[in-house]
Amino acid sequence: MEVLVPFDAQDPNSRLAPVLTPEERRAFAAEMLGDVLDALAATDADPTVLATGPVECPVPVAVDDRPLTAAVNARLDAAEAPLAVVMADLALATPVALERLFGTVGDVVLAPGRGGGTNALVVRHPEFRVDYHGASVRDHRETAAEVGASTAEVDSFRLATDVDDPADLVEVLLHSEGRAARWLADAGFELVTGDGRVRTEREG
Ligand SMILES: Nc1nc2c(ncn2[C@@H]2O[C@H](COP(=O)(O)OP(=O)(O)OP(=O)(O)O)[C@@H](O)[C@H]2O)c(=O)[nH]1
Ligand SMILES: C[C@H](OP(=O)(O)O)C(=O)O
Repeated sequence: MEVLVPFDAQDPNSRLAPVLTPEERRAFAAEMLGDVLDALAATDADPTVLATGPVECPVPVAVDDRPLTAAVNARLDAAEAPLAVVMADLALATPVALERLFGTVGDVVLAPGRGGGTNALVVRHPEFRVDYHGASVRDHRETAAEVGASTAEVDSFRLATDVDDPADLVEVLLHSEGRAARWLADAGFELVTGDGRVRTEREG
């Protein structure tokens, strides 16, 4: 399956600004992209990184500096169905979780993100277009209904966990041994347990 992996190469993960410098955010985002591409490489997917600027990676890169929704919809306009979109901040993605997404029957298959986003989807209907940000999973359900597309949803912790806020770094350190997790450990992030939720602290 053809898979687009959108990637903000310029100013990724701005919500991590409280804990990472701009340069660190770019480096960490590149490691998460590496985790997603590693997982995709172990599936039948044919990935293209859809980036806002040049990126060094082992798969083809399409550069489009339009905002996320416009850039993805331009590819949907041009593509033959099916086309999947898998976000580059899914540091916990595994081949098994992705194969389950790709193998789920439906004109539009949604992998909701915690907090309302659409972390991954498969589009098999010619009229469906994306509209990211806000509660996009709700918007995508509605759009699918409007164009008469059947929908299915994939209930997956690994695909639902995107890395947006500093608290999400806990999930990466707890549930991954991949590139992003190693980058965080090398940068001095560690898990702190005690009363209340597990959190991270950075040494130094
Ligand atoms: N091609 C492209 N990808 C984008 C763009 N904005 C975000 N992305 C990517 O889309 C995915 C989901 O984006 P968000 O969750 O909004 O992440 P983000 O923009 O990096 O993070 P914030 O700045 O904290 O909102 C990530 O893989 C981003 O790298 C864009 O304008 N163009
Ligand atoms: C792009 C956006 O991601 P979020 O900001 O919800 O992580 C969405 O999935 O609509």
